[in-house]
Amino acid sequence: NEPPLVPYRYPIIGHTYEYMFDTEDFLQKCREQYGDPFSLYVLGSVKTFTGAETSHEVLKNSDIFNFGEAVARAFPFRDIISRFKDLDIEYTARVVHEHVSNKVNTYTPRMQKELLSGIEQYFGDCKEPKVFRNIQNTLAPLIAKPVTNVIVCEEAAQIDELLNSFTIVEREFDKIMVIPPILSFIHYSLHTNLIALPLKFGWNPITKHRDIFVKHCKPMVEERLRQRKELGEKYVQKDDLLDFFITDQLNKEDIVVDDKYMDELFGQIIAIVFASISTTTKFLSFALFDYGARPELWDEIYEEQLKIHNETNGILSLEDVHKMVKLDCFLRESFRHSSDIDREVLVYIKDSVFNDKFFGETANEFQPKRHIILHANGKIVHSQATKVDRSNLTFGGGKRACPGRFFAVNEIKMCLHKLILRYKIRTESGKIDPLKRLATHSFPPTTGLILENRN
Ligand code: HEM
Repeated sequence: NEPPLVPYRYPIIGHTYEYMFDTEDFLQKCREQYGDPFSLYVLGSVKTFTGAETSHEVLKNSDIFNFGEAVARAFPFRDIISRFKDLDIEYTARVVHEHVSNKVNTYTPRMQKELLSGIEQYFGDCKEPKVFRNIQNTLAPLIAKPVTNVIVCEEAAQIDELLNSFTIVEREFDKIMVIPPILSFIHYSLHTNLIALPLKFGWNPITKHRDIFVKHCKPMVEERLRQRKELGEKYVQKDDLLDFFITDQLNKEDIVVDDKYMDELFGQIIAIVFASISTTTKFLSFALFDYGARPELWDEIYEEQLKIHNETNGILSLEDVHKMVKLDCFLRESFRHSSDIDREVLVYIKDSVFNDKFFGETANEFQPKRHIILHANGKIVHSQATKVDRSNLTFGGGKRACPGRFFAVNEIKMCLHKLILRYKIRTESGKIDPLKRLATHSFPPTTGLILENRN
């Protein structure tokens, strides 16, 4: 019952070359000739690719096809974090689901305040058209502000050194990833063990970020514990993850704010930083490029934002964000167009999100309106950007689907809303700039994006 293995010419190398350097066309050809699923021999092992027909089976059975395990096979993520805390991803997912995404309503005013101050700080007035050549770098600290406000606390989001640390910490991984995966031709674990070797000797690429975290957050933890002691029963738990983690720990045992405790707190919070900041930044960058290159969408989307802005006097609630239906459809379409080609397990994502079966003949076009559905009884509904289904794999699927997606989409929409209201946004080239591909992964273009004040 094995899926067909696409024939290859050179032993050991197998399909590695075509897969790495001609990914998109090569996978499409294999899919057309060998159906769904098919297998390739890449970097020394047979990898199966599931398409539109079979991917949901993989996502549904997340116990067998575990995303975390797949990441761990390619990258010593757990070794890096476990120096501080043994990561329990199911616990982290539950915390994000219950104490971040489920409380977006409470967080929305704070997130909005942070976004507005970030837009002022990182984009400024733009009275004259201003070109941003690496939009991802500009957006990363802007996105980090509301995230830090929620996953640490409001005070932490005002500290530039901490924000900067959360913004760049993931880049430390580049130091490990420079080693080419040659040993994987023998066995994947040889490569993973090689790149994890320095960690075994005590080196850790994120130690200096732990020191920054402790420097700023230790006094905050101590102050919160002091307030609890002083107020006793009258202490009202604050709405942020710092207070949640403190309460959770106090329910088990007393807290001594020593190195061990601060290490554990850092490990817990940095895991959420890794899951949240670069992902959200990347997809907001894609959305801005998608918007800036399509003048035919500008008026409709701007008018929706202006109407909501006028109705709310500029102070958004979660309900107002839900009213941004055109923006939401635009975002869902942007997610579709910016999706990776596959991901380790290996779901051939593009086969699903561009499939005629779901999107008809216009599958390759950028059409936000496709997500608005008119039912026979006249009712109009729209497929939300947060909805995971067979045609939207941006947030994975099944019971391990991204628990932070409600928070992320809320943040992206509010940010787009504020940016579109304040600036005219267009690509410098005046065209649709192709997104960058590195093997099967997609990244926003690094070409220019022009912002110009509307007044
Ligand atoms: C646009 C932004 C984001 C994207 C595209 C994204 C995407 C993903 C994907 C593809 C997965 C794997 C799902 C699966 O296995 O099927 C995932 C897991 C996860 N994400 Fe997100 N994510 C985003 C934002 C966030 C944010 C803001 C948070 C936290 C505040 C977060 C927290 C997590 C956690 C904790 C997991 C692990 C879930 C588990 O293994 O059960 N993500 N995310």
